[in-house]
Amino acid sequence: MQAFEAVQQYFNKAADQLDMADSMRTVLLTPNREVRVQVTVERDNGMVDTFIGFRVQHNSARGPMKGGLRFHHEVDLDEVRALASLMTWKTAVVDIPYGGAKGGIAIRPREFSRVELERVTRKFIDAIHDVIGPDSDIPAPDMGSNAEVMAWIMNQYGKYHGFNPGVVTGKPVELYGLRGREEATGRGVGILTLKLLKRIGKNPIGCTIAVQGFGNVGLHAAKFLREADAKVVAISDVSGAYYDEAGLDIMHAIRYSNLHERSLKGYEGAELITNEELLELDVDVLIPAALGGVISEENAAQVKAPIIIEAANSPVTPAADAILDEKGVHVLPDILANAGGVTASYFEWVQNRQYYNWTLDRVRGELDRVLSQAFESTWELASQHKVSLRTAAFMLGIQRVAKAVTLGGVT
Ligand SMILES: NC(=O)c1ccc[n+]([C@@H]2O[C@H](COP(=O)([O-])OP(=O)(O)OC[C@H]3O[C@@H](n4cnc5c(N)ncnc54)[C@H](O)[C@@H]3O)[C@@H](O)[C@H]2O)c1
Repeated sequence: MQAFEAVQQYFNKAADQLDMADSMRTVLLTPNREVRVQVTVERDNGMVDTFIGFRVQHNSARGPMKGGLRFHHEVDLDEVRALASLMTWKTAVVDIPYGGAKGGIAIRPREFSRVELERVTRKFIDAIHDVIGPDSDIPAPDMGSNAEVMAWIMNQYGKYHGFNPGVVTGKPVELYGLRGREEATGRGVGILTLKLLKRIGKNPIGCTIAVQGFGNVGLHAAKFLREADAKVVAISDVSGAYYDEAGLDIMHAIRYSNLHERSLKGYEGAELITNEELLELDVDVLIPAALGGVISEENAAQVKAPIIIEAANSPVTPAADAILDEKGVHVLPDILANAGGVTASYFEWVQNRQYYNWTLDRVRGELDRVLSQAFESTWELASQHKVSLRTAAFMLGIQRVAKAVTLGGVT
């Protein structure tokens, strides 16, 4: 199934619950603008290469559009379009004053030097600078891009429009970035996991947890939950999964990963299992925090965890979602589970507009407040309508966007 089609399916399920008119569904599903540009640069060896860059601005009814910029060879318009719409619902679920956007360049970033990537980034901004801006569309890091890329964007945008750090978020802390941005998505995953456990009457202390992916999101989620006295029994990365029934020493694993170029390869503190086996472990909470589509109709029936927290984007396919729903598994959907990242980005943008740096404590406190509110509203809707947390989160998001469209007027 195409990515946009999958999101549309979730959207329609929620819209049915809300009894939403077809005309409003069309308004909400139609992206405001889709930009496709040529990005031609000179390589270090003097050859010329051409790439395609995309920016999809999905909906601006609730504010400037916000979303990552992905550098990945499989980037295509359908995927960017789906991710842009997810950003619209995600920002609405956590009730921050943004709409959704997403961008990408179809490129294999690891095959390029730092200088070449800088050229690619600047060339892309040359092509789209007129349609982005702190009040219209604010990019952020995503797969394959990072804080340095954001610094180049800020600089290149400034050449056309003057200095304005709020044009992009996820910048280095030394250059108008936010303290705590790096941990925010994983920390948010942890905060929301505790909320969900509490709601279903389960004590987080000693609760068993498996986390797939030990990057920015998985690492911080595992760390936060370990600090909350949960028992993280499995972690993984592209090199494999590492399991210890008695609970892993997460700080030890983090130190190991930091000393080995952010890889767990060769980690000896645990039994080596496969990433597929990790997904089927008999644990209380499963947190897929690496790739999309890892829980599909092929393995959904074998998943034993009664709680799944979608830390990655779309780790559960729609077909698997139906199977899990049938089994009574609580799936906390990506548009809520990983919204800590965009929430912290919003704090960065506010900080940039105020020219006033927030403390880490303030960032953490506000993150907790925003995510807790979003969780409680979603839980309430799910209970009221007797629907899954995913449908409830979509209902909450699309309802808020529809309201803004109606209040603002469509013509
Ligand atoms: N970073 C954020 O703020 C943020 C926000 C929202 C959503 N997400 C989503 O969360 C996911 C993880 O993001 P991240 O920032 O942690 O990425 P990252 O690149 O920092 O880490 C990815 C991790 O996944 C592992 N991985 C890669 N391929 C794998 C495979 N085949 N099997 C198992 N593990 C594999 C990598 O080894 C690494 O440990 C992505 O889906 C991303 O889109 C991230």
